Amino acid sequence: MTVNQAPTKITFFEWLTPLVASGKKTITIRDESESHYVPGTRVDVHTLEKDEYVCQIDIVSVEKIGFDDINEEHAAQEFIPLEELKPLIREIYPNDEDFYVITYTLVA
Ligand SMILES: CC(=O)Nc1ccn([C@H]2C[C@H](O)[C@@H](CO)O2)c(=O)n1
Repeated sequence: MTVNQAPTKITFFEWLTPLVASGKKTITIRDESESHYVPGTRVDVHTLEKDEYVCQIDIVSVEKIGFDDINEEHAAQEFIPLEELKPLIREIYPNDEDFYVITYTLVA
């Protein structure tokens, strides 16, 4: 029997990691393949490009959302203007309609 373990690492684009490490960015929106984080678990943040350790975050919730339902509140939590966030998500995930809002808190 295979027992799935909660992921212990998440990567962010390097240019976004100062926002994560400062606590300004409190959500990330990912596709299904990156949605398997478990509320209550602690995760190491690394840069996507160089795999450098940045900080730790605690996963608060993982909630499914449609692309059309991404709104100003999400943009504020992402610390990215909505008019930049939605094209960015479309660029990263050109073929997806369903996403997951991963809410987290910075570990001090
Ligand atoms: C591998 C991969 O896709 N990595 C990602 C995906 C998304 N992000 C950021 C960009 C935005 O802040 C949100 C929206 O998806 O998440 C990322 O840093 N790394």
